[in-house]
Amino acid sequence: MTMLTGVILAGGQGRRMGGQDKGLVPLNGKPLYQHVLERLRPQVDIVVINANRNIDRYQLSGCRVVQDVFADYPGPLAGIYSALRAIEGDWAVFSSCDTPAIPLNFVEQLVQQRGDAPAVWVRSQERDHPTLALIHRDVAAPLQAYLQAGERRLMQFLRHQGGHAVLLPDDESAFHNINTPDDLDKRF
Ligand SMILES: Nc1nc2c(ncn2[C@@H]2O[C@H](COP(=O)(O)OP(=O)(O)OP(=O)(O)O)[C@@H](O)[C@H]2O)c(=O)[nH]1
Repeated sequence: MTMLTGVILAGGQGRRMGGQDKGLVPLNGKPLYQHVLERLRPQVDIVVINANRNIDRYQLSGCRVVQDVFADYPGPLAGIYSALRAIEGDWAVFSSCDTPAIPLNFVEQLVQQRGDAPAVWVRSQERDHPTLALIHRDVAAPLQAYLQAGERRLMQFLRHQGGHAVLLPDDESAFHNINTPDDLDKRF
């Protein structure tokens, strides 16, 4: 595999978080995205952050920040598309900004179990996590058509491209994600 880019998806609206920029919400004294950055960085060659506001704050991390090319927040696929267009190597591995305990070996697992698929994502404890995914840049072209047709379903799209899930060992807490202010108190 050539250069592997890690992409942190932080471009959502954070409606369940009262409209806050979820990646910047503090958890144990650090913005959520930074938890993800610290776990993703050792697993990839370079990290890019996909964000649509507070760009200067994300840039403080030293990472390049890529904004969506769509203005209407169509969902995570928009961030995936925008990042795939911007990466230098052939492959990107994605993580939401709201999963602060992602495993330190999930990228290795995705790479090893990819076979010849152009996209793979994490499944653990019978739950799919399609925003934790390894995707080839050539997927950007069909993704553009899919989004322009008004489609939004991430896993359906990845399956249609020949993608499949990769089983990771059961570790429920590793994939907890934070959606509401209550999640910040309860889970970590
Ligand atoms: N670039 C981009 N990322 C998005 C978009 N919508 C969601 N995401 C990202 O996709 C991941 C999962 O999305 P959600 O949990 O629904 O995040 P969200 O949209 O911020 O939160 P809600 O508005 O409460 O659903 C998060 O990492 C979001 O940042 C979008 O329109 N553009």
